[in-house]
Amino acid sequence: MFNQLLTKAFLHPESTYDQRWVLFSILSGVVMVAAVLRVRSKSNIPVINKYSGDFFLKKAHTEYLNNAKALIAEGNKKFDGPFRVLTTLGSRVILPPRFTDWAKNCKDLDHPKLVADEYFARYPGFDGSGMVVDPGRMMINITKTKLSQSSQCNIFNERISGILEKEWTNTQGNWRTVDWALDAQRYVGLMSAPIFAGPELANDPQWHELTVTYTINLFNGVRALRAWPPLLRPIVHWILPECSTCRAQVKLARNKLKPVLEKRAHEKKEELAAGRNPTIYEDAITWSEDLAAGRPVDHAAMQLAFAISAMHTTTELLRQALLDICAHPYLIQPLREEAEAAVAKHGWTTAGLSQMQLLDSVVKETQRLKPGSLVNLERKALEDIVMPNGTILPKGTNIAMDTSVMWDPTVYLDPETYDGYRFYNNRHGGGPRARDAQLVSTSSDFIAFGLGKPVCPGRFFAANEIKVALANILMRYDVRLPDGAKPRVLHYGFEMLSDPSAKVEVKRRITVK
Ligand code: HEM
Repeated sequence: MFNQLLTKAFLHPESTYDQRWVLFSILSGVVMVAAVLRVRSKSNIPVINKYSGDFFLKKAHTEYLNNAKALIAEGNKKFDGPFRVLTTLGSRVILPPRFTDWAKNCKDLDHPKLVADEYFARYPGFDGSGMVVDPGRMMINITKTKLSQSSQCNIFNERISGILEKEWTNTQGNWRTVDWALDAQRYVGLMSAPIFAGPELANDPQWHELTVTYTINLFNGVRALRAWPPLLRPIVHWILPECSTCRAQVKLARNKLKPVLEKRAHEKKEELAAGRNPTIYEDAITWSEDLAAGRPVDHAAMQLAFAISAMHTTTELLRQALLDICAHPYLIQPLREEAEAAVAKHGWTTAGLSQMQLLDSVVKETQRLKPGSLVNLERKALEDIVMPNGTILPKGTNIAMDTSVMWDPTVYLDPETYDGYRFYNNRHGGGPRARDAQLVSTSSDFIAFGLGKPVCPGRFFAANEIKVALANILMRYDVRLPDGAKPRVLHYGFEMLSDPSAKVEVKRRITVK
């Protein structure tokens, strides 16, 4: 009967939008209660934010959004094992850090399956996520094999130096305030654009806007869709404005890419006809075509996959790293000298960047204290799994690892204190910590880039991009925080966000090499 009502409401031409919403609300209420009851009876893993009378999880969600860090700490203290947090993106079983190595090696815990299911990778508009988890792994393969080339460091340098000269000033003068939170986001987009989308779109403002806003829109879409019971999602996504925005962005991506693909195909035909070698483009469009070897490629989904993987994550780390440097000004001169020496010897290459070891340490220390999320290694149980302590993770359970190991005093000395030299000293200390002291190193004590099979393949690219941007800034400008400014890290659920209103003051240096 519900089905009939639903179909009628949608297909009847006289049904108004409001009527449909009323019907949906009633139906969803019923299904939501059923879903809540199901979650509660599904397993015996204790829930940390369960409150009596909180039938619609309002308090649970408020606590999650405002106090996730405290909830995790409480869960670790209260239960000697996994516990469940009810989040606005569904329920997550949080595993304490001592299970990290076990989770890394457990074959029945799967990352792509979680992304596909929980982030709606199969829905139209969410095509970017769909491409990341595509079993063909084309996007992952391109990231692994084509990104992080030495020549790309030079592209980063040309882009960022040009932008800074134009936007932050190329002449000496007084200190000026720049909107760093906004600039960092734009600069990451502009630095990556030639490598992902090629020269035709690299300076297109609409393309740029699309790639930097798609991730946020996608998450808004996920959040909006999550608020609806699973049974209704395949229908309701067509009318949710947040999902419509994602579909519109995918359409825009297709429209923007179409003339580029046509132009390149035409160009190639003409060059071959004239007996010349076709122009070789070094970007993700070409690499996708090469890898596909004649099979069709969804270029829009591919570009949006890069956007969701690379933009927000890299921006967040770059943003916070400069704020941390400004908050610890004693680092500026040694960082500058290190960068100048490395560039003088090796130019803007991977060899040059590998010489910037203090910078590497500084960025890693930022990431230790502010990883993107309080939890990581998100996985779905493909089967019923028995954990080493005997806890059963029923098939379909979504788990994530608590990242608090990164500020555990038994692992990191004086863990709450920012120490820009921490990983530099580890690297040169010769002890067991030297092995995982680099920004791109991962271990069970440092899981900001994940761990195991789905460990982030883009971390080398991100590290290069961030180091080129910071080295350029420090070589060209004096930087400081505005008087009295203390940018805060914002917590929103599991997310840890760099202060979105942060400003920095910059002044052009006398000597720029
Ligand atoms: C500071 C920047 C970045 C951070 C913090 C970051 C973080 C992560 C994390 C935590 C994961 C999940 C790993 C796991 O669950 O074990 C991941 C996966 C992934 N990242 Fe990154 N990432 C960053 C930049 C990038 C960039 C620039 C790219 C591509 C250009 C990229 C591409 C990917 C891909 C394709 C995956 C999925 C891998 C798979 O499923 O096998 N990431 N990243």
